[in-house]
Amino acid sequence: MQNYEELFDVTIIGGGPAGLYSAFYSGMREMKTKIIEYQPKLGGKVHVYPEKMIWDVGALTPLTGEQLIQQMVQQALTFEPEVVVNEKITSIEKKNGLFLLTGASGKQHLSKTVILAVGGGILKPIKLEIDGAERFEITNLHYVVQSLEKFKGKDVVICGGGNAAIDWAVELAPITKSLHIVHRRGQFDCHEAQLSKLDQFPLHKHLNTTIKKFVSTIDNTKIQSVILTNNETAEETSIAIDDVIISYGFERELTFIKESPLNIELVNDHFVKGTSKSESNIEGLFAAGDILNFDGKVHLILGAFADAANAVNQAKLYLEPDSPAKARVSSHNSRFDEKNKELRQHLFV
Ligand SMILES: Cc1cc2nc3c(=O)[nH]c(=O)nc-3n(C[C@H](O)[C@H](O)[C@H](O)COP(=O)(O)OP(=O)(O)OC[C@H]3O[C@@H](n4cnc5c(N)ncnc54)[C@H](O)[C@@H]3O)c2cc1C
Repeated sequence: MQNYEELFDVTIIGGGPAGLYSAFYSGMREMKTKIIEYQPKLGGKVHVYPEKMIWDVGALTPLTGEQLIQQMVQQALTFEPEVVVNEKITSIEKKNGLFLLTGASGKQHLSKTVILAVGGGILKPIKLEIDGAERFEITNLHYVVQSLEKFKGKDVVICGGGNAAIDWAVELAPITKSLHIVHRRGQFDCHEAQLSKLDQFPLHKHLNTTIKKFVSTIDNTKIQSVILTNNETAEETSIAIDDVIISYGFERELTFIKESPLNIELVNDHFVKGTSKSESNIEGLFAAGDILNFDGKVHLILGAFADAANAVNQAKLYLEPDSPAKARVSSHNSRFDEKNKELRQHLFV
């Protein structure tokens, strides 16, 4: 069955920070652009922390994850790229010099170049291994913190000791009635600055400890208390709670890259081995953001933006070897002339 869609200059797989900035920059370089995202919404991993304050994106004063998503999406849509959501790319191959991407929907996407901006791949939270725990996921067992408000004045337990768990603990400590952090190891594995912040709050740390079981309410719909076991002493503690947050990290699914007939070179079976210009080992295939590894890589949103600009510039050179190696700065870019006129009209009335 032939169901190719039209041919694009650049197809970006992944609609997180790297993919969104690639879409904007690709428009600036006048390339016909498509962005494909597995989730129903653009924004990528930032949807995991919509209420977290983000301080370290250049020129942006602290803003929430949700605000950052809105601004990134607005910028990405500037040059009206084709946006496909709810589409999981399941294979990538090359035919007659063009990339052929196949989605789980059965649709095929044809492109002259591709930018892999898939972060860690499709994210699935690592779940708690307690029989029957999934029934509480619709009430008071959570794998992401979508809204801090929900936990205001509550007795809350967070399980996990990595950056995400401690970031959430720092945000929740000032607003919860009581906060317990349960971690199976003897120390937390997170940025020191966050740990110092945590120490300012009167919370309960349970190190070398795991959740043994849940005690449910009589109607069996909610967790009423958690039973903790100290892994060294086997001592058990029961804590009455309103909510349990599990932050054990995420499993990543990168099958379409790992199993591609293109033999995409990886590092640690996890990252695309690339260059500081965002090139992969395959001509015409570039990478940006968390998926890309090279010496000097900055694993932050700001690093994803720089990778994206490099990936787009290399894609442009691949398609048009005589084109300038870089985009002109936006103030000199004719694509903005009309838009600037409109903006100035609003500014100076
Ligand atoms: C809790 C937490 C807090 C953080 N705080 C900060 C911070 O304060 N500052 C900072 O700079 N960074 C922070 N980060 C890191 C930051 O979120 C990432 O570096 C950034 O999101 C990477 O962007 P990306 O576009 O490379 O990947 P992602 O944001 O992971 O986006 C990748 C997208 O690709 C999609 N995708 C994957 N596979 C497929 C497929 N097969 N088909 C279609 N789509 C696919 C995914 O659904 C996803 O939407 C934080 C991360 C976490 C988890």
